[in-house]
Amino acid sequence: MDFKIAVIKGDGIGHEIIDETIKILNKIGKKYGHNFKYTEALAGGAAIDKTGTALPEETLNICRGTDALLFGAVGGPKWDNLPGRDRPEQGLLKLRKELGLYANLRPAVMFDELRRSCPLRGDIVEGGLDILIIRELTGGIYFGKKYTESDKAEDTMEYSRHEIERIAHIGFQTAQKRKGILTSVDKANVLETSRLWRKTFEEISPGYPDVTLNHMYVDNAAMQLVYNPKQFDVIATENMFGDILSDEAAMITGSIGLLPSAALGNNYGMYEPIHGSAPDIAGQGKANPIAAILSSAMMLKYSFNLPEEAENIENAVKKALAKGCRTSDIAMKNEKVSTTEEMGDIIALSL
Ligand SMILES: NC(=O)c1ccc[n+]([C@@H]2O[C@H](COP(=O)([O-])OP(=O)(O)OC[C@H]3O[C@@H](n4cnc5c(N)ncnc54)[C@H](O)[C@@H]3O)[C@@H](O)[C@H]2O)c1
Ligand SMILES: CC(C)[C@H](C(=O)O)[C@@H](O)C(=O)O
Ligand SMILES: [Mg+2]
Repeated sequence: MDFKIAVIKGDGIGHEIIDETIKILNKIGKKYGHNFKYTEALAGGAAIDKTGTALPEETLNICRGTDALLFGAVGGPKWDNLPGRDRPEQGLLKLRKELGLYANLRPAVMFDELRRSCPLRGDIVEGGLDILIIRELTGGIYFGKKYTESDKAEDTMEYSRHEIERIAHIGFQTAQKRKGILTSVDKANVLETSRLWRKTFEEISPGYPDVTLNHMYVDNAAMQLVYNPKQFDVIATENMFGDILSDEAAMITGSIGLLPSAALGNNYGMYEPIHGSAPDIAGQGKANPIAAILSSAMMLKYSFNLPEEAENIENAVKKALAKGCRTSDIAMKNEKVSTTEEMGDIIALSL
C-alpha cells in the first residue's frame, strides 16, 4: 500500500534522528510491501532562516495533503532572542493548532534492558513501568491570551468544557483497554480551569463504570512519579502539566531520548519524540534516535492501522538494546557508546 508522510526534520538533532527513522521505515516498507512516500517540509528555525516564518503556508499545505506527519524537533539558541510570536517553537504550536491535534499520547515504558539507566532505586521500578500520559495539546496557557510590556507580562490559561470533555473520553477509553485506572492531574486547589477540568471528568466518569478515576494535584503527581510510579496506568492532564510530567516520566524510563509521542486529532496524526533539538549535542552523532523511531511505530499503529509492523519496530528496538547497543544518554560507565547512526543500523538489522 502507498502512504504519504510529511517529514519535518526541524532543527538541531531533528535531522539526525529523523534520518534514522526513515531508514527504519524504508526497511519495514520493503519487508511488508508498503510504499512510504516522504515529502519534506520546513518548520522552526530552519523555516525562519529560509522563509522568515516558523510555519510557512507551504508546509501546512504539504501536511494537509498527507496521511501522517513525522516531526523531529525545533528551536535553538540562534533564535532565542526573537520575539515570542516569531520563535521556532511557534511553528510547532501553530501546526498542532491548525491540524487540530488536541490529544497527545506520551507512553513512558521501561525496557527491561535499560533498568540500570533508571535513576530510581531498583525496588521502586521492579516489574517494569508502563504509564501512558495523555496531554491536552491545543488549549490551556499555551494558547490563551498573551500580553507583554516592558515591566509586565501575562499568559492566560483558558479551557472550555468541550476541550476537557474530548480529552476525558480519550482518557477513559484508553484506560478501559489497559489496567482501568485513570489519574486526572490538575491544580484544582488553586486554578479555576482545573476546577472545571475536575468537574468535567467527574461528570463523564459514570459512563465508564469499569474505569477507576482518581484525581491528583500536579505537585503531588510530580512527587508520586518518583516515589511510586507503578501506581499509574493512564494520566490525563492539561497542556503545560503534561509537558512537564512527560519529561519527568521519560527520565524514569532511562532517558528523554526514549519517549515517543502521537499527536492526534479528528483528521490528522503527527508523530514526534517528546524531546527537543538538543543544541548541546546536535551534529555530533550523540542523539538517541529511539524516541523518534518509536514515534514512527506509533504512526504505523494509529494512522496506518499496521499493528504488526509497529510491533516489529518495537521488538527491533528491544533487540538492539539487548545486543548492548547504547547511545551516550543510556550508556553506563565503561559501556561502549554507539552513535546515532550505529543505533539506527542495529535497529534496522534487528527488524
Ligand atoms: N518538540 C520540540 O520540537 C521541542 C521539545 C522540547 C524542546 N524544544 C526546543 O529544543 C531546544 C532545547 O531545549 P532543551 O534543552 O530544554 O530540551 P531538549 O529536550 O532539547 O534537551 C534537554 C537535554 O536532553 C538531552 N537530549 C534531548 N534529546 C536527546 C536525545 N534524543 N538523545 C540524547 N540526549 C537528548 C539534550 O542533550 C539536553 O541535555 C529549545 O529551543 C526548546 O524550545 C523543542
Ligand atoms: C517546544 C515546545 C513548544 C514543546 C511543548 O511545550 O509542547 C515541547 O516542549 C514538547 O514537549 O513538545
Ligand atoms: Mg516538552
